Order: sequence, then C-alpha cells, then structure tokens
Amino acid sequence: MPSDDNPDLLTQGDPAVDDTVNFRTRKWVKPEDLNANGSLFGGSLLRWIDEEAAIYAIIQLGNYRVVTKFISEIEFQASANQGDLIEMGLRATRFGRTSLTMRAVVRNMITRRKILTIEKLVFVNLGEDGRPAPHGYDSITYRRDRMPRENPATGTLTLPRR
Ligand SMILES: CCCCCCCCCCCCCCCC(=O)SCCNC(=O)CCNC(=O)[C@H](O)C(C)(C)COP(=O)(O)OP(=O)(O)OC[C@H]1O[C@@H](n2cnc3c(N)ncnc32)[C@H](O)[C@@H]1OP(=O)(O)O
Repeated sequence: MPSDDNPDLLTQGDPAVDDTVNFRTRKWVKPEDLNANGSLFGGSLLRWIDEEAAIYAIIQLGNYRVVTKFISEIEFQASANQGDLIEMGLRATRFGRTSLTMRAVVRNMITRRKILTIEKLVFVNLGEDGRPAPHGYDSITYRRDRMPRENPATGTLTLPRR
C-alpha cells in the first residue's frame, strides 16, 4: 500500500506490473538514445541504471566511495521507442558486510509494462584505501539521513582529486 515512507510502491495484481521496487527516476527516450532499429539502445539504458544504482548505494550506505561489483543476467522484456516516458526503480534486497545488493526494474511510465529487469546488482562500499570496508547498515532508509555531506547548506561534496 502506498505510504508516506514508500510513496511509489504499487499494489496492482497484474504480474507484468512490478510492485517490489520504488520508481524514482524518469527518462524521456530521445533520438540520441536510439539504436539502428529506432528503439531504445540497451547500452543507454544500462548506463542510466548503473548511475541510478550508484546514487542509490551512496544514499543507502552513506559513502560516495562505492563501486559496481557484479551485475546478474539482464532481461530486456520489451523495447521502448522515441518519445516514450520510462521510469527506473531500485530496491535493496540484501545488506552484506561490505556490499549492497539491489534489484532493478525499468518500465513504461504510462502503461507500467516492464522493459527490463536485473535481479542482482552488487555494489561494494570502499574505504579511503580503496579496499572493501564494512558499511554497518542492515536495512533500507527512505530518507536522506545517511547522505555524505561536506556542506550542509547546499549538500555539495568535493570529491577527492585523482
Ligand atoms: C552529497 C554526496 C554526493 C556524492 C556524489 C558522488 C557522485 C559520484 C558518484 C560516483 C559513483 C561511482 C560509482 C560508479 C560505479 C562504477 O562505475 S565502478 C567501476 C566498475 N567497478 C570497478 O571498477 C570495481 C573493480 N573491482 C574491485 O576493485 C574489487 O573487486 C573490489 C570491488 C574492491 C572488491 O574487491 P574483492 O577483493 O573482490 O573484495 P571481497 O572482500 O572479496 O568482496 C567484497 C564484497 O563483494 C562481494 N562479492 C565479491 N565478489 C562478488 C560477486 N562475484 N558477486 C556478488 N558479490 C560479490 C563479497 O561477498 C563481499 O561482500 P560482503 O560479504 O562483504 O557484503
């Protein structure tokens, strides 16, 4: 049931409609996102999901030093076309010692039909030495209480120079 904590959670019984993730980010499929068939290029979609998952991991683990460790099978269930509105949803499914596992779903924003599902995306929390470090969390936050902040007024952060 939709709630203040979890406003986007859906409860439809339709099996083509996913009710296990929170859909946060919307994209409008534009000409530059298309493949030679005129439908959405899978690489664009994966880039958007990886970025979305990295931000989600940062919010959940309170650390901007996170890296993608593992992505499971990717099922492209349907294509999207120019002009379609799509939305991406993620949900943490397992908090490990140093890792966070998420499930990802992309669907058409209007019809809610699934376009893609990834059962497991694993991100690893790193310490300053670049090695896996315990994150200390075991449950999802729906707030922004773990966000790493250097400047509380703006929420901005100066990333380390390489
Ligand atoms: C205001 C704030 C704004 C902030 C604003 C910031 C904006 C800025 C955003 C930047 C966001 C960057 C995020 C980009 C995301 C990339 O693009 S990252 C680039 C691609 N990824 C990489 O380069 C990673 C390369 N791999 C590695 O460096 C090493 O494998 C790692 C990740 C350090 C891990 O090393 P390792 O020796 O394998 O570690 P190990 O201790 O064996 O395992 C660590 C964890 O991974 C798990 N694991 C290991 N292998 C596997 C596997 N095959 N499958 C599943 N789990 C596994 C283990 O079970 C363990 O989990 P826990 O049991 O501790 O929970």
